Amino acid sequence: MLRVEDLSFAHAGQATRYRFEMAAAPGEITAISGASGSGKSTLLDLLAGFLTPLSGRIDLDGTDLVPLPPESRPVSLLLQSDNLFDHLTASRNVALGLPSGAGKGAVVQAVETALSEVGLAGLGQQTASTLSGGQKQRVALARTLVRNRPIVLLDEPFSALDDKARTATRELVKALTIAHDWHTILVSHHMDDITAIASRRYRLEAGELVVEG
Ligand SMILES: Nc1ncnc2c1ncn2[C@@H]1O[C@H](COP(=O)(O)OP(=O)(O)OP(=O)(O)O)[C@@H](O)[C@H]1O
Repeated sequence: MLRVEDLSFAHAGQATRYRFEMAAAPGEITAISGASGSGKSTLLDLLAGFLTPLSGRIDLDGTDLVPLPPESRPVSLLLQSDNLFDHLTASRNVALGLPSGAGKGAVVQAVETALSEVGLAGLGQQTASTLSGGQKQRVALARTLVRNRPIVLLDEPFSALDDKARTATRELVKALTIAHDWHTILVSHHMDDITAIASRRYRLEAGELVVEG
């Protein structure tokens, strides 16, 4: 279980003092909504370790993540777009999620398995720049799979996709979350995405997370 406990933060020169309390269970998608500027990215940056809180804990199964630098946190982050290196193949982009010491055979196997799981078997040699928006997000999800970190932060991951790709990608996120016990935190402006796949919902308002369901 991921528990954010009394996590406080203020941007330099800003009056708002954030105080975050939330819980996210493994195998579930926890949605965060809120108006533009309410602090959704600030929360994700605190979870990823890009910002340091004034006080509080980010507790994953009894371990406080706050002292850990970003690279040591059990976290993957996927954005609306620009998650890939466009000049590299899909396979190379996925392989970037693996530790640098992994042997070549193990890398090839892990990458193929992950691409197959996201529905892109056979597309590994395609250059990322030639993939559709939906395919790019699938490659980024395959990289998240091989990284194998239990907390997955998604910042508007479906917003750049057309309706068909959007529905398919969000169903894939739900399936991967269940299959791999991810604690998935989904930041979205779109209530239809949230209603379709989230188990818990919070709204960010006046610096605090309000439980919505
Ligand atoms: N580095 C910073 N220094 C000072 N203020 C900042 C900084 N980053 C963000 N802010 C301010 O903090 C507030 C919250 O910003 P944040 O980006 O977290 O909101 P958001 O809910 O993610 O917005 P959006 O939905 O538009 O992406 C805003 O008022 C923003 O201007």
